[in-house]
Amino acid sequence: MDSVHEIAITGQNLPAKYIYTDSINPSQDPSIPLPLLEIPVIDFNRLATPSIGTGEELERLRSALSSYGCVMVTNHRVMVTNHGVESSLMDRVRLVFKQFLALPMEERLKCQKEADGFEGFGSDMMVTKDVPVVHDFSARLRLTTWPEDKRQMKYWPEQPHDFREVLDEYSSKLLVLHDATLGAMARSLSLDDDDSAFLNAVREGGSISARFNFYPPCPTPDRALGLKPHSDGTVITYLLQDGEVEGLQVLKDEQWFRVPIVPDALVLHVGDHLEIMSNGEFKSPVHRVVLNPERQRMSVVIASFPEEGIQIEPLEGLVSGEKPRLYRQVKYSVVDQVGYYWSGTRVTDDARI
Ligand SMILES: O=C(O)CCC(=O)C(=O)O
Ligand SMILES: [Fe+2]
Repeated sequence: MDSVHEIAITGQNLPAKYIYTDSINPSQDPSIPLPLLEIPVIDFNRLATPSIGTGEELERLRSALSSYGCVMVTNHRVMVTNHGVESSLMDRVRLVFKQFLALPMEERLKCQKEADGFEGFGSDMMVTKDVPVVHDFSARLRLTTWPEDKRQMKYWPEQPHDFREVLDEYSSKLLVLHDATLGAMARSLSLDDDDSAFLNAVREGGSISARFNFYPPCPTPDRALGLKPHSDGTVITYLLQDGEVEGLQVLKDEQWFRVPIVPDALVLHVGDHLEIMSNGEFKSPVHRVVLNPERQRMSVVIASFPEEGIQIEPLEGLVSGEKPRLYRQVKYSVVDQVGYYWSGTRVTDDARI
């Protein structure tokens, strides 16, 4: 049984496990809305087409990822380079998830996650069962999309009838964009001779998965969170936001900022493992999701992960006399990542020299 969804449907009071005893914005006046983040926009066409000023756009990318850790990739620019993720496809992705959420409980339960598993629909696995932590008021449908032979089709919804087809199309478009982005990121750090420096970490034994996040309306939004503050334990994360309901916030210079809704843009986050591989040149942003008292919200994430058990460390080309190595080698492990999340810590802190 998915308890978050049940609570939302029956409208019962929020159980104590979701409630923060202090307001989630203790140092801020809740009547004053947080400022909007002026998130840098990257022209993907320029990044991918050397003849039209790649250098300048690469520098914009580098500088945005080192100060913000996130950028927006706008749709129409992406389309020009045939990495096309059309707005109509983004709308279909949002729609099939909304339709999935509206299905009768028995139908949704067909994709239910097992208690100690990763894939499927439900609340995330907890590793530290004995430690009292506040739970997230959200549920997720998590599905591996790449490599295709790792897909666990039993968790892929059969309803709505086009769910699988839409996710297949969206994830293959995002795979192209993902690879192109990692190549551009390597070039922006002058790793010219090896465009695939970052990509290798994912392509050799790594994986890509989709997370469909669902946040029900919450009667006490100042006492609960959709997702607690975290940085992503990924290589990179692409986020398709709800087209109407805001909720994502990013921490910058110790202040929370709201991420604006730009319906046809994707938000790209640097993941912790990319921060380590880039020797801290790119920063993995801390973010959280706040809830809305009246409206539900959803988001769809496509994220890439290193191979289980692989050692992650700064790329050789990024360590020098002027730029000493900032992180030791760390072994990538899914279970460790879940542990970091629940304990509110980060692999980057553990790895820091
Ligand atoms: O829902 C969102 O906007 C953010 C989701 C997120 O941070 C995540 O899935 O890691
Ligand atoms: Fe995240």
